[in-house]
Amino acid sequence: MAATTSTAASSLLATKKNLSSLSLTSANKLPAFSPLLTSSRRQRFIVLSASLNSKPTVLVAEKLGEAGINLLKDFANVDCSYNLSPDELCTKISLCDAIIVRSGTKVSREVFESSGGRLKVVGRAGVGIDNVDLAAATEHGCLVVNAPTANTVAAAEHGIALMAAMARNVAQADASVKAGKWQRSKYVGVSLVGKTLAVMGFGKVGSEVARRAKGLGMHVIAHDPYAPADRARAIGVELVSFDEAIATADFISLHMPLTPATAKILNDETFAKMKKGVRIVNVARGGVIDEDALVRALDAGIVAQAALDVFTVEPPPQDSKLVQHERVTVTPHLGASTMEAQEGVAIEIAEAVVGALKGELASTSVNAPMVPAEVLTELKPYVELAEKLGRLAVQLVSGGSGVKDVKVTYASARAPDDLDTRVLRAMITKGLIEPISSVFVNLVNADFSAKQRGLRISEERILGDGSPESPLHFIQVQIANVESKFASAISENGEIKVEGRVKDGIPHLTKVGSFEVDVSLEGSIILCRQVDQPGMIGKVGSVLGAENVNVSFMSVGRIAPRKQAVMAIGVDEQPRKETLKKIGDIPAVEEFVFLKL
Ligand SMILES: NC(=O)c1ccc[n+]([C@@H]2O[C@H](COP(=O)([O-])OP(=O)(O)OC[C@H]3O[C@@H](n4cnc5c(N)ncnc54)[C@H](O)[C@@H]3O)[C@@H](O)[C@H]2O)c1
Ligand SMILES: O=C(O)[C@H](O)COP(=O)(O)O
Repeated sequence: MAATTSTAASSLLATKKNLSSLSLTSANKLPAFSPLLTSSRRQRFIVLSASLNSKPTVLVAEKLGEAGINLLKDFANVDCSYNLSPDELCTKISLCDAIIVRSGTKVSREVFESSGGRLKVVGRAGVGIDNVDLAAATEHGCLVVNAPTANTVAAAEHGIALMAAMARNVAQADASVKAGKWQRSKYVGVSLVGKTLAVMGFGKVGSEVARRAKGLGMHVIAHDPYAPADRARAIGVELVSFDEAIATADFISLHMPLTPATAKILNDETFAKMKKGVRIVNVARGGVIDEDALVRALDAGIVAQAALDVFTVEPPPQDSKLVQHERVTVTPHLGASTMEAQEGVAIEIAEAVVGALKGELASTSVNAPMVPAEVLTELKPYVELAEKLGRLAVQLVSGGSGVKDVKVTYASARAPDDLDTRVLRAMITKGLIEPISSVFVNLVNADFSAKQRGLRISEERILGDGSPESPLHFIQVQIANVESKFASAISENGEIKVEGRVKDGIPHLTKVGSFEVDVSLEGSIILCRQVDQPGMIGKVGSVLGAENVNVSFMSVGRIAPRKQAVMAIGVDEQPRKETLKKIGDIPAVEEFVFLKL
């Protein structure tokens, strides 16, 4: 067994250079959409500027900064039509090559269907693409690009503005004075200085909020299982567990993306663990709070006040108890709405849309092809395996010093120079980053995105068994210095370790920590550690069966008979929380985790 290489994540420039030699059809032209864009999305080929003989038309459907409009006008006919009804949008779209929106316009499947194949690019002037039907875009060969960085500071400033306004009852007092009242004693507020602020999600916006709150004299703690602890320490912020953060904070400010793991993360159970009189700020996404539970927590006096910029449904219903609550301050999703941020976003998105219309591969592409067709012929299942191992590994992380050092081992019987691992590394990066952030990773931005998050990916090639006919024997992903939601995933050396192979063209998970398993990486997976004893497969299987959850695969790996075993169960549907609890309640089950692929 011979170690051959060790490569740190290289620079964006280097990647671009490598890419052009590796794959692109002609300099900076988009290659065909690959079926691996994501495993669940089917797509057709994309042809951009090739089909555009005359000036393209860009529909700007929501107000965009002047500088962006001017940039667009240099290249395209620009139609600024705001507040279109869904029907008007569907009618207009057949005359447009690109559309630019913010969060207020639904770019639904009907929009793509109505475009008659002309629409080639959707530009989202901002981060979130919740309002764009991504699967439909991809199926229609339409590239979606966003502008992920220009509104970070604006969002952080709005978080601080809401926190201060809430603490001093600014909105309520303003309304009272305007109603002819002068209620000085009613609106006595609380001070920020000396209070503990818990920043939940220490990414781009969260870290800017933390920096500013420290300037206001607050004691800032943060919870983010994936953020490097040294980054937080560098600005004087301590990373703590979720429970510690919510139990000790006077103010809680939410800055995590909306993912299956963060949906309704503030709920009856978590509100009950908070300090009485806590104040909540949300400029992230409405869905991270169970809004009915927040009303209950306000009424019970657990939450003293809340300040919300975002809602599960936007705009929220007029009679929403939460919005109308006396101790709740609301704004209509204004986080990104400053002149400066909108100018920045406008330029960022205009450049991305023009680039995409010219056929350039954009670093902010949300659904860009990860893998060029020619590379796919051989690497397809390995590329899929690489992404899924990344997704699995990161979902196992529960804390520690953040996801920082990732080691990837490729076992191959081929000569070292006969296997290009750049695409595999990019796919692992995608798998590691996308489930925990609002960043979309593609082949162009993979190394850059890793670097931005402080993620160091080192690679090692070892000589694997098998024939050089197949490019890889196995891929192993290890995350160092972290704790795991599933302790059995920690290897003897103390890292989260998962390993996989391709069997009959299908990616399989073959090792979790020190346990050998064999489960195909499709749908979702339940990992379960139990005492090895007869009947366990049946017990877990019947809980899932009774809840109509279809099991696709089951595999048990054990150290020795009747000792501990790890069972990997592939499931087609996501089990309900109650179903998972029933598995946890089986006496021999020691720990389990549900992972979405
Ligand atoms: N209100 C607005 O107008 C506005 C403007 C910009 C961004 N946003 C929203 O703010 C949020 C943060 O944006 P960002 O640009 O900072 O994203 P980011 O990806 O830079 O940061 C998100 C952070 O959350 C962390 N995280 C993921 N899962 C977590 C979990 N379970 N618990 C704790 N932390 C977790 C990630 O590790 C990451 O560090 C997003 O939801 C984004 O859509 C809103
Ligand atoms: O996702 C975003 O960028 C923010 O939520 C801002 O959305 P907006 O552009 O609609 O203000």
